Amino acid sequence: MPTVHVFARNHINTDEIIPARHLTTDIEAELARYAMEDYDKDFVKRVQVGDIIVAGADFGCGSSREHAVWALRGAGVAAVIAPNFARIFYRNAINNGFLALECEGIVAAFQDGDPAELDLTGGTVTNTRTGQTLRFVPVPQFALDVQQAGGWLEYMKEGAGRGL
Ligand SMILES: CC(C)[C@@](O)(CC(=O)O)C(=O)O
Repeated sequence: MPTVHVFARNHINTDEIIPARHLTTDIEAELARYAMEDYDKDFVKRVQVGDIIVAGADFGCGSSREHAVWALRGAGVAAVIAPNFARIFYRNAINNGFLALECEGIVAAFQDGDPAELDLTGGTVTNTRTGQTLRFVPVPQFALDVQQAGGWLEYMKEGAGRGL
């Protein structure tokens, strides 16, 4: 069951997610080593594959670097859930098949380290310690299709294969 890492502050920016000094590579496994470094340098020692980040509003603001998504995905993060996201980060997430889920009240519903259950089909996330279930903004079907394909390029290639 995924563990939730709570970064409660609003406006966590892409430089905190992946500092510019590490933009010397686009290899996810490399970037993963520095995920969230300038917000919580010990995050990478705790995160496990499939874990979830719960964050404050406007997550991913600042620069447009796609490396922010690559670093989180490379670190094994399955989804970020926040009241809302900076638009460029949100679209970078969709284009990379990474889940950025919008959910009001999410920060108050979780403590760091809580276990969670994410139901993408049902559109809910449950804190299995407290039993509280929240509904996130439905993910557009095309975004789910892109996520399933593994990213925008793969999605487009598949489409080409279907004569779209
Ligand atoms: C081009 C890139 C290195 C960028 O300057 C892009 C940007 O600032 O939007 C960044 O700092 O992420």
